[in-house]
Amino acid sequence: MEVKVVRRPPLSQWMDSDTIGRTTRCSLQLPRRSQDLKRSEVLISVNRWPRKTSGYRRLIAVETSCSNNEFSASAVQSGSLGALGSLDECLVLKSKSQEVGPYLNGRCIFLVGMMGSGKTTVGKILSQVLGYSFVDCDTLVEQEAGGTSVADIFKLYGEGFFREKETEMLRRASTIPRSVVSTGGGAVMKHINWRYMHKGLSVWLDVPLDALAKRIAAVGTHSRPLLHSETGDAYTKAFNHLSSLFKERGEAYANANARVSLEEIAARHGYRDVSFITPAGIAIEALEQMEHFLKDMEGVPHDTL
Ligand SMILES: Nc1ncnc2c1ncn2[C@@H]1O[C@H](COP(=O)(O)OP(=O)(O)O)[C@@H](O)[C@H]1O
Ligand SMILES: O=C(O)C1=C[C@@H](OP(=O)(O)O)[C@@H](O)[C@H](O)C1
Repeated sequence: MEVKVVRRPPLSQWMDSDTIGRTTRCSLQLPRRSQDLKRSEVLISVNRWPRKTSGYRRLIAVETSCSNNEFSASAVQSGSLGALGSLDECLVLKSKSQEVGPYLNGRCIFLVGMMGSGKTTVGKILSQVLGYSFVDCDTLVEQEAGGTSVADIFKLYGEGFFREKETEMLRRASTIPRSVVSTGGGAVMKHINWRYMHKGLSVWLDVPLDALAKRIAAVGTHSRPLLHSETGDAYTKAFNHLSSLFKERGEAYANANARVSLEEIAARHGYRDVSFITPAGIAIEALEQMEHFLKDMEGVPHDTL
């Protein structure tokens, strides 16, 4: 679960860094008013989305997890473009979330979708703009298993055990109001899981398989045991396995209350492919789709607000 920001260290000058797996360890030179800190060791996991937006700006999002004697914080920060995306996206996110908030009325939001579809990334943005807590179902399972990783749970106890724990964690998450839950890609396959997810609102992040395979190939398959066993290069093995999983799961994802289709967003904006769509842009579309669903449910015409 995301830790609340206690104090956000101002990102100033990078001193040095080295990379351990997906985590980069860096030192930062903090500004004068933090003189007592001088050089602070900060653990940074860097998610780079070098997106060329329409204006050919590059967006680099940096997720920081910091701790030393002075502060302990976890936050999503983006280089020069603000915490959540470009300034335009921030403004739209803010106004959209204010519009949808009353309709959501504290409902828990469950993000569903294939591995790598962005449930965690987009979920964190949504939780931030809505002022909800962020819950990662895989992380809950890992905590329940005493800190054992999902990959090790599969290896040591088998997928059946993981699925049981996943159901229990979804039940638990469904009792947390005002939360955005990132579910595991396979959570849609059990009927009972939908009973819990239908207590709130579910949103399917529908991302084309080739984009998913590219994202997963970029970070490696080690943390996603269902993709790890195939032979071949990282992209091909991810693509092949995702394709067969999607054949089994496609219909189940469509049970979600709202759908965010990256292909449709790309077509609407005239993008050549979906890699031009930022996580903030996806979060905006998720808010819009949720709003449509909730207004339909309450019989509110879409054009009155
Ligand atoms: N819109 C996006 N464009 C490019 N990469 C993305 C986007 N959203 C997420 N990613 C990257 O894809 C990978 C999987 O995202 P993640 O949020 O962990 O997916 P999930 O939780 O659905 O498995 C991460 O490396 C993340 O940085
Ligand atoms: O698709 C799946 O069956 C799985 C997806 C993973 O979560 P993400 O979708 O967050 O990668 C994780 O729950 C587990 O490896 C199984």
